[in-house]
Amino acid sequence: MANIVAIVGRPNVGKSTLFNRLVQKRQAIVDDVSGVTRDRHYGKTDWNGSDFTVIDTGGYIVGSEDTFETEIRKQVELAIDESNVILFMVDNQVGLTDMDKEVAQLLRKSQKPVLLVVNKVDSNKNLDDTYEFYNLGFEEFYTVSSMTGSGTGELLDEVVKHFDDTEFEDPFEGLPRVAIVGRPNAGKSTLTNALLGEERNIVTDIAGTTRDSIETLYNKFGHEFVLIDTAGMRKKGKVSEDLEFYSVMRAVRAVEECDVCVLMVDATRGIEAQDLNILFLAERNRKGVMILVNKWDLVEKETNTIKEYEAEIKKKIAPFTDVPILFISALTKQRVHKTVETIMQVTENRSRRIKTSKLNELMLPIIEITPPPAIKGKYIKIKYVTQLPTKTPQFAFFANLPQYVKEPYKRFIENQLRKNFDFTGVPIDIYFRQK
Ligand SMILES: Nc1nc2c(ncn2[C@@H]2O[C@H](COP(=O)(O)OP(=O)(O)OP(=O)(O)O)[C@@H](O)[C@H]2O)c(=O)[nH]1
Ligand SMILES: Nc1nc2c(ncn2[C@@H]2O[C@H](COP(=O)(O)OP(=O)(O)OP(=O)(O)O)[C@@H](O)[C@H]2O)c(=O)[nH]1
Repeated sequence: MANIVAIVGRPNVGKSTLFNRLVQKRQAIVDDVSGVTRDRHYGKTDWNGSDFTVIDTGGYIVGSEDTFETEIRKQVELAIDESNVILFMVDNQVGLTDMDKEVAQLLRKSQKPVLLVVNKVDSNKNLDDTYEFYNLGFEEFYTVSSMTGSGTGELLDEVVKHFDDTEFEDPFEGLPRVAIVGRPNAGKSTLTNALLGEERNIVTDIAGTTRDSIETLYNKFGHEFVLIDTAGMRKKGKVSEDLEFYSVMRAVRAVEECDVCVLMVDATRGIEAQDLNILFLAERNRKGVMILVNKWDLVEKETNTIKEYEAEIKKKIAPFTDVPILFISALTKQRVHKTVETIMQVTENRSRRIKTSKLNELMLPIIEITPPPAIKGKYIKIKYVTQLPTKTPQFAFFANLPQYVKEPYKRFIENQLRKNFDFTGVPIDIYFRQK
C-alpha cells in the first residue's frame, strides 16, 4: 500500500523546512507546473524501512485573490483526501494563533491520524513555551526543530506506526501490475477502454486507508497483467489547478503501486515538465517505464516525423533513454496491441537475471580494455561482477578501490550492460564494492 504523509499548517511555520529535511533534495519534485499559482512539493523518503511519500501542501500566491482561509481550507481538504497521515504544524516562536485554531477545527473532521507538530523548538529552554498548544485539543504533540532536525526521529517513529501495511489477499499475486499515467486529457481512459473493451469487469476493490484503487485483469491473446486504475482520486468539481494536482497525486500513487508505469503523452502537446517528473519518480522507484505518444492520428506526418519526435523525447529524458517509445492512437486502436506486447517485454526485462558466469565472461574483457581511470596514481582493479538477488536488476562489481569509481564510469558500465542484455524500460543499479 502506498503511504502518503501531508504537512499542513498556516504560512511560515516551517513546512518546507521539514519537507526538505525529510526528503533529500535530489528526490524532491517541485510541482511548479501551475507556475503562477503555487508550488507544492512531493518526494520520496523512508524511515526504519518504511517508504513513504511526503507532500508539502504549502506555498501561497502573493497577491492571490484567494484569502488565506480558502487557501488553508483547500490545503487541508487535500491532505485529508490524499494522505494516510497528516502532520499539522504550528510555530512555537510565534505561539498559538487564531489561524492555527481554524486549521485544527478543519482537521477535526478527518478520519485520518493527525499529529500535532510544534516546530521551531530549537533548544530545550523553548519547551516551557509549548504548553499553550494543548489548547488545540490534541492529547499530545511532538516538539521539533525542522532546522536542526531535533525531535524529528521521535515524530517519524510515530508516523510510521500509522501506516497501513496490512497484506491484502491479492488474487493477482505474481502478475505484473501496470499503471497508465499522464496529464489530464492525454487519453488514459480511452486507452483503458481500448484494452479492456466492453468486458471491462472490475474484479477487486481493494480498500486502502485512503481510497480504493481498482484493479482489472487484462487477459487476452495470451498476455496477462493487472491494470491499476486510480481514477477514483479524481474528484468532481475541482477547479483546474486542483485538477492538475489531483492528477499528479493519482500518478504518484499509481507509480507506487505498479511494476510498469506507462506514461501517456498527448502528441499534440509533446512531453512536458510534469510528465518528466512522473517518469523520474518511476525511475527512482525502480519501476519499468515506457512512453506512449498518443493521438498520433492527429499529427501531420513526414518521412522523419517519428525519428525526430523520438530524438526530442530522448533528449529530455536523458540519461535514462533506454525506454520504449511508441506512437499510438488509443482512439483508432493503432498500435494498441503493440503496447500490450511492450508492457510484457518491459516486465520480462525487469525480472531478467543474468548468470554470474555469463556476466563475467562478457563484462571482464570490456573492463580490461576500458578500465576505470586511475586516480592519484592508484589503479582500480575490478575483479568480478554478480547480479544481486533483488526484484529489479542490480549489479555489484567487486574492486580493490570501489570508492574511486566515478559516475561517468558507472554510466559506461550501465551502457555496456544495456548493449549486451535487454533491459529496455528498466532502471538498473550498479554498485562498486570492496573486494
Ligand atoms: N528557528 C527556527 N526557524 C525555522 C525552523 N523551521 C523553519 N524555520 C524558519 O521559518 C521560516 C519559514 O519556513 P518555511 O519552511 O518556509 O515555512 P512554510 O510553512 O513552508 O511556509 P509557506 O511556504 O509560506 O507555507 C523560514 O525562515 C525558516 O528558516 C526551526 O525549526 N527553527
Ligand atoms: N484524436 C484522438 N483523440 C484521442 C485519442 N485518445 C484520446 N483522445 C481524446 O482525447 C480526449 C481525452 O481522452 P481521455 O481518455 O478522457 O483522457 P484521460 O487521460 O483519461 O483524461 P483525464 O481523465 O482528464 O485524466 C477525449 O476527447 C478522447 O476522445 C487519440 O488517440 N486520438
